[in-house]
Amino acid sequence: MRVKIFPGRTSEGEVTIPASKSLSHRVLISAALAEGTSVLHHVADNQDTEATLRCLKALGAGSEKAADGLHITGIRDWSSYEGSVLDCGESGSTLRFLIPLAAMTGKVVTFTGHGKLMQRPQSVYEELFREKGLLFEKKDEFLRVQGPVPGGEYVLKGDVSSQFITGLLFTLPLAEKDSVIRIIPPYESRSYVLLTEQILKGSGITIHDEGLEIRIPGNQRYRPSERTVEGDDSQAAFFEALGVISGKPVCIHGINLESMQGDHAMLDILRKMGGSLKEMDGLVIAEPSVLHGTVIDLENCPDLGPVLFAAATQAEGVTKFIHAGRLRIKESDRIDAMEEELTKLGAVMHSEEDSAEISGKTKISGGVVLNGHNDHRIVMALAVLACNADSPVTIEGAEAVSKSYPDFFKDLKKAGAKVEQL
Ligand SMILES: O=C(O)C1=C[C@@H](OP(=O)(O)O)[C@@H](O)[C@H](O)C1
Ligand SMILES: C=C(OP(=O)(O)O)C(=O)O
Repeated sequence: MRVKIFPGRTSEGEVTIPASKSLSHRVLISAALAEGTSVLHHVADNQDTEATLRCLKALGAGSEKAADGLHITGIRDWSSYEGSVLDCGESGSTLRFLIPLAAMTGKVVTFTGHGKLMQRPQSVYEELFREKGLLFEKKDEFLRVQGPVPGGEYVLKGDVSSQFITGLLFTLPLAEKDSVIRIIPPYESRSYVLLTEQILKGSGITIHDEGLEIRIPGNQRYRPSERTVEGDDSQAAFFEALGVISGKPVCIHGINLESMQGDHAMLDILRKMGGSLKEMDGLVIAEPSVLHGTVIDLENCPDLGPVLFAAATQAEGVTKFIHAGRLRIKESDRIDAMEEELTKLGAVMHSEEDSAEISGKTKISGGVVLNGHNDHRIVMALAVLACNADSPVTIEGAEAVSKSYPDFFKDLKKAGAKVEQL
């Protein structure tokens, strides 16, 4: 799909952000592990959460859409898994959260995926599985594992992906023995581990988190629960940036102002750049602002990288991004992808392995065709910036938004942008 974004927003806009993808994965998984039926409200509906639900069903969880919410019945008998391949789509979270859990079946489990998923690093699990004498076979197209994953000590690197820690946190409470996870610093994306622990606590699971050491008592049971998923701060970030850089305010509904999501930091990062973001009664109003460069640490909010790169082109002076290396191992190399596309728009960006610098303020030159790099966050970040261009901008591969935000372009129109689907 190609979309054309026309310059200037026609009106002030108002959007309601979708449910958090990260929290939706987590509530679906903890419901599938519970003994009984959980009722979930406002679960994100996108390709990634669909992948998680599909895999949980293949492992034996029940799912039924009812008038009062999504009913998830926990897996009763792990050994009833009949060996069907678990297709994780392009979702790193689905794959990394479910590898140790699916191993609980005790049977050989085969995972597959699409896009770049099967090329994204799994070395952390590979080492842990080999150390424990468990099968871990990684090929270009699929991955095979066999458990069960025992309780005990797990020592792992903290700067590849926090998703390995989350996967172990879901699994180890079910092991017979107590466990300890020791994280080798630098420890990045800890915000996501805390989010996992928040959901585990709501399922009656006890975890003792002492930073680089996490203790997990064994033999625990997940409790079914009724939950409502809060709004997605990673998606709100696109509209927060839009309101601040593109001349007319945007009212954003659905943000939990007390959220623990790492990407809630977008509000303070934009404020640090001079942005005006007002909070009132569950509503955030992002107002046109004069931005200036600063240092932005992506350690706990890697998914904000692309949209902040876009916003930084509209800030006076230099914006420096640090702890950005993990952006290279997402759906695309998000640093290279943004550097390539922002350069087409006339912006100035330079990067190193773990950092990037953008010099602004740049007048955005339209009339170009941009590549979405099969990455939802690249497409959405470019679409936001394209609203500031001096002539229309076309984005190819815009369908990538379905990974996390199928209604993104509808909402961008609600925010006052002029968008045409070609
Ligand atoms: O746990 C999660 O929900 C996520 C963790 C982060 O990944 P890393 O831990 O690999 O940085 C983030 O980039 C991803 O989009 C979602
Ligand atoms: C990187 C992302 O997700 P995942 O790692 O789950 O594929 C993302 O949503 O930006």
